[in-house]
Amino acid sequence: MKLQFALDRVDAKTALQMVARVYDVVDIVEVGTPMILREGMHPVRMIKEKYPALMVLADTKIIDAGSIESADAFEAGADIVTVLAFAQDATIRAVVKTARDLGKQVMADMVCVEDVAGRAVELDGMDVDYICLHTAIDVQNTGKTPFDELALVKTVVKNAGTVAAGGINFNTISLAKKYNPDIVVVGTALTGAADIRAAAQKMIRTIRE
Ligand SMILES: O=C(CO)[C@H](O)[C@H](O)COP(=O)(O)O
Repeated sequence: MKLQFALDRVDAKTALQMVARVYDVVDIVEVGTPMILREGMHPVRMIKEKYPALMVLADTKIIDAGSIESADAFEAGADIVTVLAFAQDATIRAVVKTARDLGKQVMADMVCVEDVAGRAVELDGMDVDYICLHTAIDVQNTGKTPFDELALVKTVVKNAGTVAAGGINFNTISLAKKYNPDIVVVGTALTGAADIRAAAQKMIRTIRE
């Protein structure tokens, strides 16, 4: 299981300082949607230029203009982009084609999808690399976690990898271990830690021990 470190709530300068502390601990750094909306692709470009060997995910949450928006993120240095799973199939296919042409990857974000199993099968058939079960920030206070949906999706997908995201912290990381997605995404539990490096190392130990 890989650890994806999500940077949502900080500016690009702080993000770069945080990445400097953990680039050799985490597997993937995510430039989150709020940061992209504030600062565009600048943080993606900065992180990739400084750490070319580090996997960078741009959480673009594409809903339309699949080839244009994914190409922009890939050109800035993203290795993986996200597309919303409920986007039209034409958009999903355009993002996947752009990724294939450039040797990059696509993660479909299942936030707000109701027929989780059915859409996961369709996305698998459209050749996305990862399907992300995601509890939105705005509903994390209800106690919802992505793990039940993750367990369901794991029973129906054949090729795509699986990802769990949304409010995962030191109390719930053991569930990630139990349900074993290919990637677990952690943001606030790390960015809010007094010592980010020690927290990321503890998280890695927990998922790999
Ligand atoms: O995609 C996101 C929000 O849309 C976040 O990156 C994801 O929820 C992980 O962050 P956190 O652990 O803080 O919830």
